[in-house]
Amino acid sequence: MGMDFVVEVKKVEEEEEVESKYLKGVRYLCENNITRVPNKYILPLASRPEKGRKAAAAQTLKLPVIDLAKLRSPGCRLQVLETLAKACENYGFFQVVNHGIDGELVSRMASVGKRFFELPFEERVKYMTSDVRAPVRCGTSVNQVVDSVFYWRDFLKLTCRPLESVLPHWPSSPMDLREEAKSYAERSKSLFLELVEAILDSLGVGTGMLPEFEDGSHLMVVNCYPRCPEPNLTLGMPPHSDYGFLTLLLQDDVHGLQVQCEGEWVTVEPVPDSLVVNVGDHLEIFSNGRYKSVLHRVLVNSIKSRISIASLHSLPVDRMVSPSPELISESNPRLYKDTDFAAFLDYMSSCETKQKNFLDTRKLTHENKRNIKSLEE
Ligand SMILES: O=C(O)CCC(=O)C(=O)O
Ligand SMILES: [Fe+2]
Repeated sequence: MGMDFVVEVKKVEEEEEVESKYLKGVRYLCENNITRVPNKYILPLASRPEKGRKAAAAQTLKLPVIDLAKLRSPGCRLQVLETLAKACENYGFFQVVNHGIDGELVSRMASVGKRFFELPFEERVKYMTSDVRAPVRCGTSVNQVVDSVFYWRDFLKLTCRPLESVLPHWPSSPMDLREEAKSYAERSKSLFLELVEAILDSLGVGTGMLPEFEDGSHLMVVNCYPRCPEPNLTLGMPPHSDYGFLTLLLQDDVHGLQVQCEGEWVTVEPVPDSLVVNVGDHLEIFSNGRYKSVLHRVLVNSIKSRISIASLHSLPVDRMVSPSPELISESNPRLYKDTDFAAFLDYMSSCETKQKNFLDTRKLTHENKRNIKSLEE
């Protein structure tokens, strides 16, 4: 006992104080003009961006382009559907142009997202909660409750369903946030429905499920990646796949998003006026593995902070997602278990995000496959 004990307690208290500082987020941390990345954010060597190679040396990738104007034109639709199918099979990613969301609205949305993170900490802290089911949630890293190493990212998550009833929960500051985010959410939803119709068409499964998507889940995530003094030691987001059906991503002009392509990390070139769209776990499951929910991650840099806005769309939260019966056959057996959103949320709140774990938990082993097959017979 005695002095040693007192010193020990003091040390623990100090460590806790430091830990709680990181919970306030990266922006808060950066307000003091730091010149080094704190240990809390330093990834083990093997997980760092380029394992020693300069991030700038990474290849850039021009994603396959889906022109919505052509998709809407009867004479061109079939050809665009073919491009869409190839993109979802080979990359799991594509970009849409002529998407019809007003450029001014897009700029206003990006601007209000950026201004939210410029608010004083006292304003943002009101929305910080570890409850993954809250209609509005501000936080840092991926899952700050369980992450042992933190990622260089702050986020604001807005539940967008049912829009009218969640709206009063959204931040009232900046003043224009609710209005712009509501308009953007509505436009993002219509575009999603148009893309889902094309996806179902491209899979040849009919569009009978479309009305279910109209009632589907919709989450808007504003990601903020402040400038980082030592960007090679950390990441904005770890390699992950998105859980939903499709994610529609709006990124500013700063590079950062990387996609895994043939085992290599390639940087997605930001294209003005386009949206990046990717296949999520639910679509991989629904397509019985034909369309790929691909790993992606985010690099940070020392020059410019970056903002992105991801809209995650899927079926209603209580709806089971299963491989489409039309895509299961003798030669193409069922590859995934049924899953629902609740299973994903439980997974998220219970463990540290690593690679493609969630989807892996939904994959059928040979043993399972045989059992399911016998259930179907
Ligand atoms: O910031 C980005 O470019 C990607 C964000 C992302 O992958 C996500 O929010 O799931
Ligand atoms: Fe993502």
